[in-house]
Amino acid sequence: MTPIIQTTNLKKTYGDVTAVNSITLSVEKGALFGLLGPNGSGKTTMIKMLTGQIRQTSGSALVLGREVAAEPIWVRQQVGILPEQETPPSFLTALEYLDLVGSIRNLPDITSRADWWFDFLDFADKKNVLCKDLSRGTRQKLMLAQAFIHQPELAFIDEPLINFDPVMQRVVKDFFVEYVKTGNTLFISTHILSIAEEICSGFAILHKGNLLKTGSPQELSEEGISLDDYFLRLVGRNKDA
Ligand SMILES: Nc1ncnc2c1ncn2[C@@H]1O[C@H](COP(=O)(O)OP(=O)(O)OP(=O)(O)O)[C@@H](O)[C@H]1O
Repeated sequence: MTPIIQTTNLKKTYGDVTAVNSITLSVEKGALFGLLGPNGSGKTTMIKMLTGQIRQTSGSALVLGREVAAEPIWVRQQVGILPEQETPPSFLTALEYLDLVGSIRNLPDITSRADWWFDFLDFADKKNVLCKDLSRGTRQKLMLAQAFIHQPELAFIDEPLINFDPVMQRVVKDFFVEYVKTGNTLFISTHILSIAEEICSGFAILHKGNLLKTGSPQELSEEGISLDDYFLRLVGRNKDA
């Protein structure tokens, strides 16, 4: 099967810092893939390279069969992106923001798409509120809606659940699981190992820019190991020493 994401010796340095060190990784279509790693391990840098937001120092990244560095705009048009810690523009209402994203993405039926998301994530009462006056969780709902509003076949989601209450976390996790059932692919970066254990079909563990392991929660559970223990064994404090 052709991978939907394929990196080969992908590397990014910022001055003396090697944020991502020669990573070769492939993700199959239909995966709910978790990129795991402690703070500063290179997860966000990977997502930025895979979505054409920054250019790699060396190596290659193919997304949907195209070299991202050569066609960053094309890649960004196809995929959905939920960046870490970004907020919608303060001066637009929630609805205006989705309208804007809809017009950039050339979606004719943006009003009905936006209404679906307002209902689904239970924030229809906030659609005419300026983004600056939305709570952090509601801003996160809006960012999630913009990432999926064009129903991308591939979405990159950086720390998706961090601002959500337990009810909304359940709703979003269930949405992700359903989303990949129709052949779409999700690439999720998270610190929260229980999310990966519960919903991911495969994972990669990064540490200090290096790819330590790839695997699946199912394989671990067959070996009787929890992802939490496995992760701590690989990247725990003893390993740092
Ligand atoms: N623009 C930048 N300039 C310099 N160094 C950077 C820049 N962006 C990231 N780094 C460094 O690259 C490394 C990887 O950072 P990155 O944000 O990719 O990690 P992360 O795994 O997403 O971390 P976290 O889980 O804390 O968000 C870190 O050492 C970070 O300080």
